[in-house]
Amino acid sequence: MTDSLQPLESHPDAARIRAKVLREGRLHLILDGEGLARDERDALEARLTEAARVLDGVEAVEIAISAPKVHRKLVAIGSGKGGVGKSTMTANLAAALAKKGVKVGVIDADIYGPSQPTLLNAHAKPEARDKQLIPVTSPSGVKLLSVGQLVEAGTALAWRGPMASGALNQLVEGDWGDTEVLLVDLPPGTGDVQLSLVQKAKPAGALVISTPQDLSLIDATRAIDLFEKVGVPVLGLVENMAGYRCPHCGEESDPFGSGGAQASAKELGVPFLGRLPLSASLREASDAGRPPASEDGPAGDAFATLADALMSQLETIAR
Ligand SMILES: Nc1ncnc2c1ncn2[C@@H]1O[C@H](COP(=O)(O)OP(=O)(O)OP(=O)(O)O)[C@@H](O)[C@H]1O
Repeated sequence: MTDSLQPLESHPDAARIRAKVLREGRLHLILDGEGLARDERDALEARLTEAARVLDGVEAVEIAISAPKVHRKLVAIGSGKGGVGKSTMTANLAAALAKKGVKVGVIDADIYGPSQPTLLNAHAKPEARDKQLIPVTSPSGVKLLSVGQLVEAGTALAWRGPMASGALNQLVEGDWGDTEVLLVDLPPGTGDVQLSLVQKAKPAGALVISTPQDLSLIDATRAIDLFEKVGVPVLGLVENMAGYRCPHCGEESDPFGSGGAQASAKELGVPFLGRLPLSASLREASDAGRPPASEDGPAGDAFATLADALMSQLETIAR
């Protein structure tokens, strides 16, 4: 009887067929949907239904697709203070991971200033299927869902905790398909909104961004406290705007001091993951939606190193 099913063995999707049972004219196919996004699963189902329904003895086709959860890791990116470059870091780290072939997404939960659609040049409004949002893919290959895509500019600002966490749920529960690493760009600060967002997102770990300044570091310490309070391991501290190289004379200077974040990380017992200098070209390219991390060059190299450090920290906590 199973001989009539022989043609399925040479079908291009044969590797996805886990089981096939033909009983009283009804063919039951169990397919492996691992790593497929919803539209890809739908297309797989359509292709095999079409191929199966013309087989001898098959009057009806029933398909079940198993989609074991991808082992996706959420990484919250926070800062105690606004304007330290958290969003710029998030976009560039994501672009660096994508360049390395990691399937990466960004959730922009920064209700005070959702800037990821601009930084990643992914402005389209996400479509929804069965109430599930479909992330927008950026030119650098990063999938994005942003609070900024859901509301008019500026309106999210007045949200209270429950509304913010409702929106975050929609973003986290989007159709992330085979995304392996999801970076969550949190609003700056360490108040109730941030606390409830972190509790809702349940990240595997957190990154804290700071400048070398004392004030920023005091705030970074608060951010580390916040993550520790809710049991989220701090994967590391990243120092942004560390050192400035004059594009005219080449002289190096430290407008915000130097080495502060590294020293603080040591004091606080969290890993120091690296530093990025203050750079006009980094700002210009990032703000124009062309994250330099996706290109070759000094900024690209610096972000690649940072992305490696993040991945190895993620592996360490998984052990
Ligand atoms: N290393 C850097 N060199 C130069 N400019 C930078 C650097 N990092 C960030 N910037 C610039 O600083 C500004 C603030 O950065 P960004 O919006 O990423 O900070 P943020 O911490 O996310 O701020 P917010 O509090 O608004 O969320 C942006 O114009 C950005 O381009």
